[in-house]
Amino acid sequence: MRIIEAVDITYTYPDGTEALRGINFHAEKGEMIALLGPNGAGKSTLFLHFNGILRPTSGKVVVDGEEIDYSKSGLSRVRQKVGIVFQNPDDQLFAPRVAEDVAFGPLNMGLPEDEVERRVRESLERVGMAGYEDRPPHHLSGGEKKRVAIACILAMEPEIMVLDEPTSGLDPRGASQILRLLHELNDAGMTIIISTHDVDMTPLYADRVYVISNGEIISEGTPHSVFSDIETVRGADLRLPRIAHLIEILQKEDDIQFGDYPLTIGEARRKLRERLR
Ligand SMILES: Nc1ncnc2c1ncn2[C@@H]1O[C@H](COP(=O)(O)OP(=O)(O)OP(=O)(O)O)[C@@H](O)[C@H]1O
Repeated sequence: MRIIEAVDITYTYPDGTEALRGINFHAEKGEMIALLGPNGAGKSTLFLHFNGILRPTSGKVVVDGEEIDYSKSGLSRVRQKVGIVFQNPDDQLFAPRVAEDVAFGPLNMGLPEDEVERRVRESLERVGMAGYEDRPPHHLSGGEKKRVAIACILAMEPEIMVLDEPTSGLDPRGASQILRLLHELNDAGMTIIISTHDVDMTPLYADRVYVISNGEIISEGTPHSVFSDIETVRGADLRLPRIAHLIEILQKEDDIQFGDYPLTIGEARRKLRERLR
């Protein structure tokens, strides 16, 4: 079942910039999707359409079978289903204390105080930020702010979580922690959509990948099918995952044949062991 769908959407900013040029995108319930694209491709602009922050110039966005209703109550409904973690946590954190920022969404939903407290506690625990409740968000490091921003959305328990470059600016451990958390949420049934230009990470989590370039979707499919079209990937100013690039060099320059390029260390290990055997 398609839980979210963008149908032929275009978006032109008030200054005339055509940021989206006829995008078709969908996520099935329970999928984990990567939206891969270089800087300025339109990733953030597309995401801002998913919970009605932006309204398409043409086309429509359908969430859970219903076209977004842009009235106040319609937007409040869609925002309970679709939570967006912004690229820059400073756009999301404004309270004097971490706990207040995380409580903001659940309080707005009119939940009782003990339920709000439970959600704040559990969300901060899940992102590894328990103990930071009383800290002012503007004193946190970039990585810590990012985790709190994720906790703010988690606390609303959305069906679909949309994250704009969730691992950028995190150290390797912080990035794997966040990916592990996203896998757990996805295993529990949440639909997850992540924008990124990190091609090395993408095959580690994505069931399906969309490549966006210059406001258009130029490729879509499993990580293997998307990265097998090297020209399209490179044409969008992206590259192959490093491990696939190494295998490409071995195949082309050293004539060692592996078949399909492995995209992760695990896949490369299996292929190399088979060959060495
Ligand atoms: N508020 C705005 N007004 C005018 N143009 C904008 C605005 N925000 C973004 N744009 C333009 O729209 C296009 C798409 O930008 P967007 O931020 O969606 O790209 P992105 O893929 O998220 O990039 P990045 O990876 O750098 O975050 C770019 O050309 C950008 O300059």
